[in-house]
Amino acid sequence: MSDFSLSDLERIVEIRARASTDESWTAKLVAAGQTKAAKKLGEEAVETVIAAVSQGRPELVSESADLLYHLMVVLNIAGIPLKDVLDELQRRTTQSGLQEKANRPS
Ligand SMILES: N=c1c2ncn([C@@H]3O[C@H](COP(=O)(O)OP(=O)(O)OP(=O)(O)O)[C@@H](O)[C@H]3O)c2ncn1[C@@H]1O[C@H](COP(=O)(O)O)[C@@H](O)[C@H]1O
Repeated sequence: MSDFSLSDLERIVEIRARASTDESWTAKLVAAGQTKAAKKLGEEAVETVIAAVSQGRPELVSESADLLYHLMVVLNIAGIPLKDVLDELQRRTTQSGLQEKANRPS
């Protein structure tokens, strides 16, 4: 393991979004809509924070996986390809986060 990438997960989510809601959590979330999917993403974010501050490494790994999966579902529903997010991250590599913050309009 692991040459599995977020692109692989994006593809799985794309395919499973079209599956039957009886047999796929992805399809169920997509059918429920962005409000439900985003709420679920928020829950997973909170669970990840709890794992980071008060649980162990396996819990943080597991919650992080839940978080990334649910983010991919939310992006899928919004019609935003992972590439757009990676492009934005790449654009940010030209300056440090501290520099970017200092240059924000007040
Ligand atoms: N990575 C994931 C993944 N991570 C988490 N989950 C599901 O997310 C759901 C919510 O997780 P929780 O632990 O929060 O469950 P819960 O609190 O009981 O949820 P509630 O019903 O109470 O809201 C569970 O059903 C998990 O199984 C995932 N479901 C799917 N995937 C990936 O998507 C693929 C396709 O899955 P299906 O769409 O279900 O076929 C899978 O093979 C995986 O690769």
